[in-house]
Amino acid sequence: MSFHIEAKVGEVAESVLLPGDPLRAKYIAETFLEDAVCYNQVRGMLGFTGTYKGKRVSIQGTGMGMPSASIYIHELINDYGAKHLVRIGTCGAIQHDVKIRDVIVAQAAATNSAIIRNQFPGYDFPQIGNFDSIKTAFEIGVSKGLNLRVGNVLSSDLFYTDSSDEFSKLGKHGVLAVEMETAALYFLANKFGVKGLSLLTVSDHILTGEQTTAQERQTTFNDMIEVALETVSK
Ligand SMILES: O=P(O)(O)O[C@H]1O[C@H](CO)[C@@H](O)[C@H]1O
Ligand SMILES: O=c1cc[nH]c(=O)[nH]1
Repeated sequence: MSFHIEAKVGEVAESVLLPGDPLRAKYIAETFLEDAVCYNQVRGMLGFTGTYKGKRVSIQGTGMGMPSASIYIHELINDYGAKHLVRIGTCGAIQHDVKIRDVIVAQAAATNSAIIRNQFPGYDFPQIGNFDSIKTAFEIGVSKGLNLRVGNVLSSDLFYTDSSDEFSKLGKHGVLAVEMETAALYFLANKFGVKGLSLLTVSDHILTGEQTTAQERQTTFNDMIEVALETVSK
């Protein structure tokens, strides 16, 4: 076991999907995996391993924000041998042509977090996803007829800000949406030489205030989840 995950070595698959919400991990395990077994309940941050179309896959909740996600990602890679980590999250759109329910393939992530900046003072260090995973996910999404967007996202330390101006300014510079974990995933995946990919469903629009209903979110999440499962199965 590691500090925050009680699984024995070998109980976590090399391919791990990473929702922020541990109950989304449970939903995915129950809905999409065969023979799913829960390997972690520490802090309620549920983790499951099962099979998808014969491929062994784990689903691990990460919590919200980069400090929490970094703990799980670090332990999955270094204590359990994870090799392909795919975030499946929600995000808020910051461009008018990015629509509610769109699925975003995060090519890269900007961040206002100090966790990366503190390690490379004086450098602007882009956090990028694994090209093979991005390409595979994109091709799978297109074959399913999804409205996929590929581009830069912002991983923010804050969900609530005094003004959405700082986010909308980033939108004018090509950033598609805001979420809270992708930069940490890409930083750690590149640091430890494993594959990192982040797929995000647009759950709300920061410029218009539009939001999805719970039912709509469920359906669109399923599209994103299937793209993630099929990407790690290739
Ligand atoms: O839906 P998840 O994966 O949790 O992702 C987004 O939702 C949370 C905020 O509501 C943050 O974790 C953000 O990144
Ligand atoms: O971090 C997030 C996630 C979803 N929607 C947002 O506006 N922000």
